Amino acid sequence: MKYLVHMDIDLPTDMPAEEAAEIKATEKAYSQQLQRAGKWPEIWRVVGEYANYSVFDVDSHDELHDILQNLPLFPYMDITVVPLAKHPSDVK
Ligand SMILES: O=C(O)CC1=CCC(=O)O1
Repeated sequence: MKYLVHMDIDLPTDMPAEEAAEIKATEKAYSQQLQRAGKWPEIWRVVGEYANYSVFDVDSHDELHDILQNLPLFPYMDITVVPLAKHPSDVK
């Protein structure tokens, strides 16, 4: 099951720089582990924003929910999820 996910990140302005750097590094490692496992096949930066569009390929709504809830940046994100179905014109 594929999902298009928009993550909009808003870190508190008073968060110490070291704490922010540590959360971002943990987020990167978590994301790259899921990318290598094939669960997170696409991640794109939104130009000019601290936001991304990602594609997830998971087995269930619950699996996606668990992945998103465990993002280190989850407490600082607004997340929008769009479930994707195969387009009838897709030639693949
Ligand atoms: O910087 C972002 O868009 C947030 C994020 C999600 C996975 C990752 O590595 O960073």
